[in-house]
Amino acid sequence: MTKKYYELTPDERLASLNLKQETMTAFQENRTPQHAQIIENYISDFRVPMGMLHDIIVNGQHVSVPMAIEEPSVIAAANNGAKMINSVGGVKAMLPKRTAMIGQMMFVDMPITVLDDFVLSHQNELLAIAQRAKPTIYQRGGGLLSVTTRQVSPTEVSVDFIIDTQDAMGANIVNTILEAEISAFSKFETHLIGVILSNHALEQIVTVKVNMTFDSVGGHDVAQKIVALNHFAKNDPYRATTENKGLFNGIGAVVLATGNDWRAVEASGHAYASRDGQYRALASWTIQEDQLIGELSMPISVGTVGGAISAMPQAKNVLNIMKITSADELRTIILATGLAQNLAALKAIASGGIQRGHMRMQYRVLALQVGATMSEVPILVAKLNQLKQVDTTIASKLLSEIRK
Ligand SMILES: CC(C)(COP(=O)([O-])OP(=O)([O-])OC[C@H]1O[C@@H](n2cnc3c(N)ncnc32)[C@H](O)[C@@H]1OP(=O)([O-])[O-])[C@@H](O)C(=O)NCCC(=O)NCCSC(=O)C[C@@](C)(O)CC(=O)[O-]
Ligand SMILES: NC(=O)C1=CN([C@@H]2O[C@H](COP(=O)(O)OP(=O)(O)OC[C@H]3O[C@@H](n4cnc5c(N)ncnc54)[C@H](O)[C@@H]3O)[C@@H](O)[C@H]2O)C=CC1
Repeated sequence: MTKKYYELTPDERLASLNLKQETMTAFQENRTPQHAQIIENYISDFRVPMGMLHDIIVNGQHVSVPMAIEEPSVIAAANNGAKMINSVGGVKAMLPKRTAMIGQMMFVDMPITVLDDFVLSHQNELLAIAQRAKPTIYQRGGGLLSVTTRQVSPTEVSVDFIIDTQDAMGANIVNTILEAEISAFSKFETHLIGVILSNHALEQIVTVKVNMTFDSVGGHDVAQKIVALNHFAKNDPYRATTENKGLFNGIGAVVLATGNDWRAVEASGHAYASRDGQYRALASWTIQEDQLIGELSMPISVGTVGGAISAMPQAKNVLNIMKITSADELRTIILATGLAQNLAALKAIASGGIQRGHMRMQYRVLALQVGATMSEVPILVAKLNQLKQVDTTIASKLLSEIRK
């Protein structure tokens, strides 16, 4: 009997693609046995470069932060932003008393009052069901904290379950509890359309704050321009999208390096950026007296255990480098990296433009694009650095000259 595609081995899947032997070998050499167990139809790993934000001070602690990203200049910028931030003592990070995830039970064509009464009168039963569904999370100090109702539209109501998932990101924990809770709502069965966690993680909002001196960012004029740029991004969704993309350069790179779900973090961040109905900058830069104050608040849904984190050897190594002891600590470091990234980008735009620094870092990629070998890359980059105008034609021509 022929095997289904998902029953094939990674080599059998590759063989079915009629690849050149060298391509086949490249895929085969890029495998991690554990990774074949994490996703479906595995063929190989896709590697992303990882570099270091070598020092950022968060709540007085020096942290080294691995970042996984494909874009040149991001890690240089994170280090640049952190250098400025460290010069004034680093960021102060603040967490809610208890971070938690939200799970939704979604009802249609039912008055909220009926669900309200039901939830209020069945609190003990709902708590007991959660405890039976996921006893291990209770043993670790987490579990269902509260259940509330929320009118979504005239005909739709969400029953929200607030669940402390401790050091796990918690999507599976929440979904397991929610699915168990359905039994308690059986008399409303025909109105219940589904249960699922929400990535609008309003119970996981972290804040980082820094008080910069004007000198630390290159003077009063630069500080004023940073504030003006950020103000523009608070009002203009076009600019806000770009400024937030810059933040996510840093945030996404740490989330990825730690084996966390970057789609969840991005979705919650962008939803939070639109919380008053317009998409705005997530960070805020203001001048107060003789200081430039930077502040960034957003939900960070990550874990240090669970999901694929414990199964991915690299993610575990990254968490060890960071000496992370809890998901809350990881949240603060991710957000601090985002603020450093944002500061570096705004400073570059405010003082001479992004291309100067960004393109200098891009030259290494350009050298590879035009076919430079590893030993030719630094020679070609040094020559490109001396030019005002650079493109692939110029880089190719210079490479030919080097080879003469
Ligand atoms: C590129 C720099 C850092 C140059 O910065 P610079 O001031 O021209 O160079 P520098 O040599 O004076 O370096 C300053 C510091 O940057 C770091 N640094 C410097 N070079 C390196 C390197 N090779 N490797 C690692 N770190 C590096 C390092 O910390 C260094 O301090 P030092 O250690 O020398 O005392 C600066 O121009 C910068 O921060 N630019 C911002 C670049 C950026 O944001 N890139 C992301 C891509 S653009 C984007 O996607 C988003 C954006 C920008 O559109 C968002 C928005 O619009 O808001
Ligand atoms: N919409 C979304 O964001 C969705 C995301 N996911 C995925 O769910 C995964 C994350 O789910 P989780 O529930 O976090 O993982 P998980 O299903 O692996 O659960 C975490 C496990 O770790 C154990 N654990 C050990 N030490 C712990 C500690 N200190 N604190 C808390 N738990 C501890 C818990 O008992 C639990 O069994 C990710 O892979 C994510 O991509 C899944 C469905 C939807």
